[in-house]
Amino acid sequence: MLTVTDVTARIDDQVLLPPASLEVVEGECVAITGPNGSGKTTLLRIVTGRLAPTEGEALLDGEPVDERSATTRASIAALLGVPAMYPDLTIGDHLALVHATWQLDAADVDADLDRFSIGALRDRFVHELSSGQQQLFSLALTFARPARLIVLDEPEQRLDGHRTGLLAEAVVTAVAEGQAVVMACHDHGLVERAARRRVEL
Ligand SMILES: Nc1ncnc2c1ncn2[C@@H]1O[C@H](COP(=O)(O)OP(=O)(O)OP(=O)(O)O)[C@@H](O)[C@H]1O
Repeated sequence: MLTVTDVTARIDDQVLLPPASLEVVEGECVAITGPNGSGKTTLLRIVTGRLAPTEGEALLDGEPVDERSATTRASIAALLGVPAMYPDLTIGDHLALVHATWQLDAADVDADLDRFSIGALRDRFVHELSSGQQQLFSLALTFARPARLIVLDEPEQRLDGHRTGLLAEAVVTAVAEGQAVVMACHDHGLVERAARRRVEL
């Protein structure tokens, strides 16, 4: 599905990402690990087509990834940084918007929130959530939409042990249903539990 070959990223003389390669197929989770500043986010930006590699190539089903391509956007659900949110929509409204966009059953909004244990917060605005609850909401938005490949940048950030377990369950379920997951991760427990392979930068 995803084939990344010898990609690099540079700005002038600054190396953001030394050569990296990655292969991911349906039904597996690959963890990207490495110290702060090693290039994990940069690699994920290339994988999602948000950043063109300086060298090398990132292909999805043989075609270059490109965030402006409808095919890339339909195939990849990504959580990189904080997604754009609307101050006057509740978190349930946000999920309803995602469901309308992808023509999903609106009745499943509760299930999407419950998966990350935030169903009781459905009528809150985003600014009424704690930072960990905002992360759970961002994860709920990402997992709600259909995708063949889910890309997550440090999805465990700001989560306690129990909620990290919910995240691991969501990844394991996605993989069991045939989706592919690539996640940059500093949590060894999450990597052990959810990833089949690890690529160290
Ligand atoms: N816009 C930029 N201009 C110059 N250098 C950048 C830019 N963005 C990132 N970098 C550098 O590129 C390198 C890789 O950054 P990146 O965010 O990909 O690392 P990371 O592995 O995700 O780190 P962390 O674990 O801290 O999130 C770092 O040395 C960073 O300082």
